[in-house]
Amino acid sequence: MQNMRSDLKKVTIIGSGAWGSALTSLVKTNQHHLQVWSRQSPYSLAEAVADSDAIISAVSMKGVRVIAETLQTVKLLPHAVLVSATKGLETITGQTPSQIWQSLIPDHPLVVLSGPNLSEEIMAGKPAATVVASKDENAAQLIQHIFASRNFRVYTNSDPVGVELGGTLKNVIAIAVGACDGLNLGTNAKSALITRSLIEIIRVGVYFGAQPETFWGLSGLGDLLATCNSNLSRNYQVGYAIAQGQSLETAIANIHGTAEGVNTASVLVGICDREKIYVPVSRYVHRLLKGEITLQQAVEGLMERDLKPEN
Ligand SMILES: NC(=O)C1=CN([C@@H]2O[C@H](COP(=O)(O)OP(=O)(O)OC[C@H]3O[C@@H](n4cnc5c(N)ncnc54)[C@H](O)[C@@H]3O)[C@@H](O)[C@H]2O)C=CC1
Ligand SMILES: O=C(CO)COP(=O)(O)O
Repeated sequence: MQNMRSDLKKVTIIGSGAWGSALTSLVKTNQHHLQVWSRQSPYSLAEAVADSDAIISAVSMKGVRVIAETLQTVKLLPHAVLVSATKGLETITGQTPSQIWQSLIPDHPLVVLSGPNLSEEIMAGKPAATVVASKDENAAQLIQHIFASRNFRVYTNSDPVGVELGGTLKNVIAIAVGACDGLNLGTNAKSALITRSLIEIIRVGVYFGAQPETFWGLSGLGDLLATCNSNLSRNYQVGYAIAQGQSLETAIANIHGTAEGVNTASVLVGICDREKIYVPVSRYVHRLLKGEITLQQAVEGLMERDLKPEN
């Protein structure tokens, strides 16, 4: 992948957890001028983003609004592009990270970065692909070139909400699939669970205004497959641990980093109750996590629903 020296940009990455660190290593590969900011940094966020061409937020969902509100008060370069790499839904508002960024900082182009990107594999230099989505094509192309390298193939897309929701909603499904594997229910069950879950992800996506076809791509089906097939996924690990008899609290305490699917399940079910969107798998995950039902009851409940056409 050619990366002309005149294209070198000043990039700031906010967040130095698992994903922020992996994104940092990708930006370093291309030798851009890089600044990383986390709450432990000895300098302010304002200093970290001064003169930045691209500001990439890789904080967990609970940090998104506070970071966006801080950046709202900071002077950014007029052309600075904001990139959201978070996969979650806000508890109170039900908003996606990009909706929060857009509402608080509307004057800057916004790009969503999402795809099948398990951070440990990226840190190990293994090949991967991702999607950068924006309503602003130039902004998406800028971010594409900042990240693209021999081991990281980056596609542009014009459906940011669809790309973002693929990454967000699959976290809930990964908990279900982790539990399915933890119970050793077999490949038929797992395939049915993943496939039917994609249909429910699309139903939610359409409500948010996403294009259904986006969910067949890397950020939808791609990320669903990656997360549901890897014990590197923290969400999968939570489901697997519950199937092994651990409490949710113990499962969360034992994983490294954030399993966004736990909170996403609760926010999602709230939205789907209000909007009457049928999401049986996510709903059973939510009830399981709340302790309302056992895993065995969740399996039975999913299998014993009324018979219906596939589509
Ligand atoms: N780890 C992975 O493989 C991937 C993770 N993601 C997404 O990226 C996001 C972050 O995930 P990880 O880095 O894995 O989690 P993590 O738990 O390792 O790191 C979270 C980061 O967010 C920061 N943070 C949280 N609240 C904050 C606040 N109020 N102010 C400032 N910083 C705050 C933490 O300090 C930490 O740096 C999640 O939404 C996750 O779904 C997306 C793709 C891959
Ligand atoms: O989003 C991810 C891979 O694309 C990471 O998944 P987990 O958050 O479940 O580890």
